[in-house]
Amino acid sequence: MTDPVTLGGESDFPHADFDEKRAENAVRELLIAVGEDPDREGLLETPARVMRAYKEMFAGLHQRPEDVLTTTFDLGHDEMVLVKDIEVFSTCEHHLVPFHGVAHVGYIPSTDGKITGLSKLARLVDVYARRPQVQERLTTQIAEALMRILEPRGVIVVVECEHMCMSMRGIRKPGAKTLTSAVRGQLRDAATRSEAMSLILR
Ligand SMILES: Nc1nc2c(ncn2[C@@H]2O[C@H](COP(=O)(O)OP(=O)(O)OP(=O)(O)O)[C@@H](O)[C@H]2O)c(=O)[nH]1
Ligand SMILES: [Zn+2]
Repeated sequence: MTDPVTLGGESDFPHADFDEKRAENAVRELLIAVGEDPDREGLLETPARVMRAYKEMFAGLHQRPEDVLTTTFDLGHDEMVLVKDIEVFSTCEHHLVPFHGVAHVGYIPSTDGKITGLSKLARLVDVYARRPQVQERLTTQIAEALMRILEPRGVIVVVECEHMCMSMRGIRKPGAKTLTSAVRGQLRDAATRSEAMSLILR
């Protein structure tokens, strides 16, 4: 088994296997706890459905970034590559409700021009989004994985999300957006960073 990699202060991989039966039982218990009857007709299939939904939403716990950043080419392209507006659906680890928005992922390839397929950047976002998360860690993990695997000269990751835990409950401020960024390598230089930010925010 691969050694766990610690990123953003949390173990990245591996995690225990998804336990379907346990998840179903837990949903059934939760329905009882909130005052529902899990044996009424409309709820009979709900524990199994919720189990499958959680399995999908947390599938990233069982994936490594290396599994998705598979295709790398040496194109000799050594200027910035930026994929904007990658849809993000993640789950707040504090309340287990969704947060949703977009990620912008850019990097300056290594001097020998090692790049990856554009879709792989979106797949990488999903590996980390499909876990119980906080937005800061999601942002950092994407940046660190790119640095480790592509060995680029620099990386910038900006994530903009609305957190349902702030919209539908608690402070109830729908529309508030949280922006987080992680910048590594040459993209920390003021001029390069501001060029990237102007491309991202326009
Ligand atoms: N930094 C950060 N905080 C988050 C994220 N998602 C949710 N939170 C916050 O986590 C905090 C948890 O605060 P607690 O006081 O422990 O929980 P709570 O009583 O439910 O807090 P309220 O949401 O203020 O009602 C809240 O302020 C949330 O807004 C995230 O991705 N990053
Ligand atoms: Zn939350």
